[in-house]
Amino acid sequence: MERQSGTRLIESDVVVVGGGYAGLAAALRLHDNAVDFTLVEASDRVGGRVLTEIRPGGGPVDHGGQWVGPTQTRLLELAARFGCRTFPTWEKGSHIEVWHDGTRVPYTGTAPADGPGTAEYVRVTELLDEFARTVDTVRPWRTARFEEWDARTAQSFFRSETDDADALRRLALAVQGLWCAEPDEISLFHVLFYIAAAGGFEQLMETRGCAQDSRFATGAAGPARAVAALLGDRVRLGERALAIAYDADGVRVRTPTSLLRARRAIVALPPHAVRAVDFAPPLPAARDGWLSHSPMGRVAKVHAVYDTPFWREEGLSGVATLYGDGPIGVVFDNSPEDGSYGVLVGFVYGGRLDGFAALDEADRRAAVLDGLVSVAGPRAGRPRDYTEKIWTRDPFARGGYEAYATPGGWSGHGECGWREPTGPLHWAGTETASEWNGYIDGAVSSGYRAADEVLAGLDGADGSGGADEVDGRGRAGEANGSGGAAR
Ligand SMILES: Cc1cc2nc3c(=O)[nH]c(=O)nc-3n(C[C@H](O)[C@H](O)[C@H](O)COP(=O)(O)OP(=O)(O)OC[C@H]3O[C@@H](n4cnc5c(N)ncnc54)[C@H](O)[C@@H]3O)c2cc1C
Repeated sequence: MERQSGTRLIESDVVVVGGGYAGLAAALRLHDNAVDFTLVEASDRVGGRVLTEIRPGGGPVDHGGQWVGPTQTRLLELAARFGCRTFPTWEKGSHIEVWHDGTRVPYTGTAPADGPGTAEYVRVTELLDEFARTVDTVRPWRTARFEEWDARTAQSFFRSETDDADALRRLALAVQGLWCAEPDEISLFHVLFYIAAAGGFEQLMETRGCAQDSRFATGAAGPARAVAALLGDRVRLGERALAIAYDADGVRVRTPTSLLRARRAIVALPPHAVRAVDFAPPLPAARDGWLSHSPMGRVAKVHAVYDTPFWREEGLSGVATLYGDGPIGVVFDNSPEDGSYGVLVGFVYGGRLDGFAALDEADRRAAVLDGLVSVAGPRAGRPRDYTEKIWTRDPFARGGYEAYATPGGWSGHGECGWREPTGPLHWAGTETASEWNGYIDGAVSSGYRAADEVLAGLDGADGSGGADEVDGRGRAGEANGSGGAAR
C-alpha cells in the first residue's frame, strides 16, 4: 500500500482501529506496558456504542450502553481507576406488565407469578440455563452439543418445548430484549453461549445484583473519555480505516488523511465494520464466514424527561414490560441519582424497530408516549424533553446492542473465524469476548486480551493464542493497578 500525496505517514509499533471501549482498553493496556501505539477512530468522539449526551437543561442521557453489574469487574475496575462513580438503578415499587390484550398488571419480581404463560416461560428459561452450563465460552466448539444447537434457531427450540402461546410471547420479548433480534433469526447455540458468558439467564434479565444493577454518575461514556484524555494525541478522531494491508513485515492502515505503519494492528470494530474495510490480502474464508453470519441487532432507545418522577407517588418503579403492538418492549426509570427530575427510558428492538423506524418523527414520538401512558398514566404523555436514538441509522454502529450469530455461524466458522489472529491482525470488540459478550465489560476484556496477544508477539512469541485466552486476565492487574479514586 503506497502513501498517497497529501497524507501523513505515522509509524508506531501497534495501530488500534476503533475507539469504543474495546479499542480504548487495548490502547490503555499498551500504554501501561510502554508500547508505542496510535489509535484511529472514525467518528469525532470516543465511546462507540456508548454515547452520553448532556441535554439542554438536563443531565447526561445515555443513548447507548449504560448499565453495569457487580460481576462486570473489568469495567468497574476501569471506571474506579478514573474515579467514575456508579449509583443503583432506580427500581423501588411495583413493576407494570401491559399484556398484549391491554391488561395492565402490577407485579414485583421477574414477572407476574400467575400471569399467562409465566410458569411455562420459567420452565423453558431454566432449561436454557441448564444447557448454557455445558457451554465452553473460551473454546465454544468443544461444547458437547455444539453443532446440534447451532443448527437450530431459538424459535425452533421454543416451539419444540412448548405450544403455550403466552409463554412463546414472553420468550419472544426476552429474545428481543437481550439480542434485539427475533427468535427465528438467532442461533440457539449463540443464545446459550451468551447466557453462559454472562453467568446465567437471571444475570442478563434482572436489575439488583445483575446486569442492570447500576449506572454511571457521569453517564457511561465517562470512563471512555477519561481513558482518551490520558492517551492524548495518540487517539486520532475522524480517521476511518478504509484499507488495511498486512503481511509478515507488519500492517499498513489507510485513512482519508494518513497512512499508518506498524508491526501489528488491533482491529476493535463490530463485525459489519470489519467487513467495510478493504483488506489486502482478503481475510481468510473462516473469518469472512464468521463476519457474514454476525448481523447487528436492531434497536432504538428513547428518553422522556419529566419535572418529577411522578410514577413513584403511586408506588410504581417505572419498570415495565409491554407485549402489545406498540413499539416499546421495556421501560426503566432512568432518573438521575438525586431524583431531581424524572426520566423514563424505553427500548424498541428486533421486529418492533422495523415499523417504528419507518414512521416520521412525530408519529414515532406519539407511539412511544402512548406506550408510556399505558404504563404510568396520562402525565407520561407530557414530557418536558423527548429524545431518541435509532442505532441502525448510526453510520458506524449500524445497530446494537451487538452482533448476534445466525444458525451455522459458530459451527461453520467459529473455531478459526471468531477471534483467532490473522497474521499481524488481532481482533477485539465485545463480539469476541468470552465473558459478558455483547456488553461494555466484554468490550473491555476483549481489548485487554487482544493487547496481551500483541504484547506476547512483540516479546518474540507468535502471539497466536487468541482463541485460548481467557479475556485478557493475564495482565489485568498491571493495567488496573495505577492511579484514580475508588468507586
Ligand atoms: C442501545 C444500546 C444499549 C446498550 N446497553 C448496554 C448496557 O446497558 N450495558 C452494557 O454493558 N452494554 C450495553 N450495550 C452494548 C455496549 O454498548 C457494547 O457492547 C459496547 O459499547 C461495544 O464496544 P466495542 O468497543 O466492542 O464496539 P464499539 O463501541 O462499536 O466501538 C467501535 C468503534 O469503532 C469505530 N469505527 C467503526 N468503523 C471504523 C473504521 N473503519 N475505522 C476506525 N474506527 C471505526 C466506531 O465509531 C466505534 O467508536 C448497549 C448498546 C446499545 C446500542
